[in-house]
Amino acid sequence: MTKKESFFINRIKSIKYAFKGAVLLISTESSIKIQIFIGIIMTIIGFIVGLSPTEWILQTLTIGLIISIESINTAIEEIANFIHPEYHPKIGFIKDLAAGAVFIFAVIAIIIGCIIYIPKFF
Ligand SMILES: Nc1ncnc2c1ncn2[C@@H]1O[C@H](COP(=O)(O)OP(=O)(O)OP(=O)(O)O)[C@@H](O)[C@H]1O
Repeated sequence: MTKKESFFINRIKSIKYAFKGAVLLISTESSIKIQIFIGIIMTIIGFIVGLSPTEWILQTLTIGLIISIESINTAIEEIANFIHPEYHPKIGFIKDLAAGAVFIFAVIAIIIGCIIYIPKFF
């Protein structure tokens, strides 16, 4: 196999593993299921109120980022549980930091939602 061929095969394998990860997240993680459900509801509301292209971009980006950050948080929790299943203040600190990252973007998402939707309803 040439170097170029193995590069492409490795890239295809990476996409396959990433897809498997996305399926695992959606099928096993309740927090991800909730985020996806909220994303679908917001998309339906977006069609009802008639978002502009810019508003669609912002909303889609926000939904995607929330799900991605939540997924990374889940991965960090899994690593923490694997390397130290017992109680440890440092593990608690690491998990709190990861949860904090989700919280920060959740607040931003609510602000973006208010900026988009408040003028449409009031
Ligand atoms: N092994 C541990 N040692 C110390 N504190 C922990 C430990 N596991 C969890 N905690 C504390 O409990 C909090 C919740 O942890 P947990 O792993 O249950 O996350 P969660 O947000 O409930 O998970 P999920 O996203 O799956 O609902 C952590 O943020 C941390 O403060």
